[in-house]
Amino acid sequence: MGEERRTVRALLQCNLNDKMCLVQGEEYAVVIIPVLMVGTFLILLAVILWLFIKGQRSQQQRPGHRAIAPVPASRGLTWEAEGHGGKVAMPLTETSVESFLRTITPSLAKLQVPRDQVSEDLEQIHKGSCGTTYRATVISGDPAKPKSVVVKALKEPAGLQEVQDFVGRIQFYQYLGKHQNLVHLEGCCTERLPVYMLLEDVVHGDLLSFLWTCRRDVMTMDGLLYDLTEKQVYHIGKQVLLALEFLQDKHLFHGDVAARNILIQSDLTAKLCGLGLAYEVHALGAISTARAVPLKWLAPERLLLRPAGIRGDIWSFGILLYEMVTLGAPPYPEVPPTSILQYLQRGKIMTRPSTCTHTMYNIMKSCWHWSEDSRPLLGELRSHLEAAARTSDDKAVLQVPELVVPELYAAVAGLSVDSLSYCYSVL
Ligand SMILES: Nc1ncnc2c1ncn2[C@@H]1O[C@H](COP(=O)(O)OP(=O)(O)OP(=O)(O)O)[C@@H](O)[C@H]1O
Repeated sequence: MGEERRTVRALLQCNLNDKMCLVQGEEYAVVIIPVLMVGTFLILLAVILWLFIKGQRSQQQRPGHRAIAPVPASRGLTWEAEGHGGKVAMPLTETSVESFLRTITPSLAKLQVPRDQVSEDLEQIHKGSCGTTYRATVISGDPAKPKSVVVKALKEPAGLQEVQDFVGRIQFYQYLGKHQNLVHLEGCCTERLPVYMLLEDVVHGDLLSFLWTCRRDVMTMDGLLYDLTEKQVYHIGKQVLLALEFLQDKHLFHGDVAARNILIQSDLTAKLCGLGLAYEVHALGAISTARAVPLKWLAPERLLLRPAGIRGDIWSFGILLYEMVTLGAPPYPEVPPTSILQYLQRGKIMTRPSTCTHTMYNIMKSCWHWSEDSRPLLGELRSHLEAAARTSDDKAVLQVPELVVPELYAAVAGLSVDSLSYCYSVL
């Protein structure tokens, strides 16, 4: 206090004998010092606020070139996404499942399929992270022409958050719209529990099962020829790249590109499925830690828990080519799944399989550059595939004599045997 008085006296240039001046100085001290303190506090507060807002903004803008879907800016009362059918809104303030479904169902009116049109005869084809997948028929209009669909049913009992998440997945399909190489949404039943998502039925199932069946003496089944040539590997690969380009145009990535997540039709049209991870990135801005993706398909940046993007899909695409050309062998057969990061850190990649041409192996290797920026862009990769397809063999059928034992495959590949959809009866 003595120091402050001296400062005020000096400011007012008081003579030590001038009592009036000294009293006036003390009055100044009482006013000036708190004002100075409040002023300093306000300036500090403004600086802290500015730094906080700047940090928030840069977090929302990061990191465009990695194709990470931005976190939706508005996370208040509604979650909005520009869909093909306009905006869809997810009320987040509902407190019960029933009232949430009552509020959300009108916005999905165009997609609603009356529950009584879905047959009760459900054939289970997969048990996934959020529910079970069945094959069923929908009878609408002409009863003589029932339509086969795949029904994903949310597992029960389901809490509000699980229901919101499941409906979010339906809205995500709606937002994506149609693409010939992406499995598409046929409809939904959301007016009450259990909630259903209806997808187009790609009857021949997943590519991994197809590849395993190609190892056997099966010629054709339901119009699908169980033979694969090098040219067809490029044909399937190109379609997967088209689906990934479609996702990339929407600032998304797939995150789990693998033969088990590709569905195949009798004319070898390939459709990417397993969009759960793409949905999470879209809705949450990140991949949830609860989701386990088999390590052997992941790019190094994913194994190191760094931000993921479309270049990670390109790495996995290289593994997919390996899967196709080996007719569904597990990647890195000699490496335990948990040692894959150390293996890659030593600069190692998979060697050329005996059934793989040098041209195809060079394409695989281009996908397996440690540095993301050294991997080709989707469009470049597609051009490489198209060029390779022009001179590829379309006569010699790929052959691998050993049959697959699913339990062994699951252990070597590092995934649970329950996650495989292979129908054991055809083994
Ligand atoms: N539309 C479909 N037509 C035919 N089979 C399908 C279809 N959708 C899924 N399947 C089968 O179910 C399996 C699992 O599908 P999918 O990966 O979509 O389910 P999921 O595990 O619930 O995935 P996610 O949680 O990532 O959405 C596929 O490998 C395939 O065998």
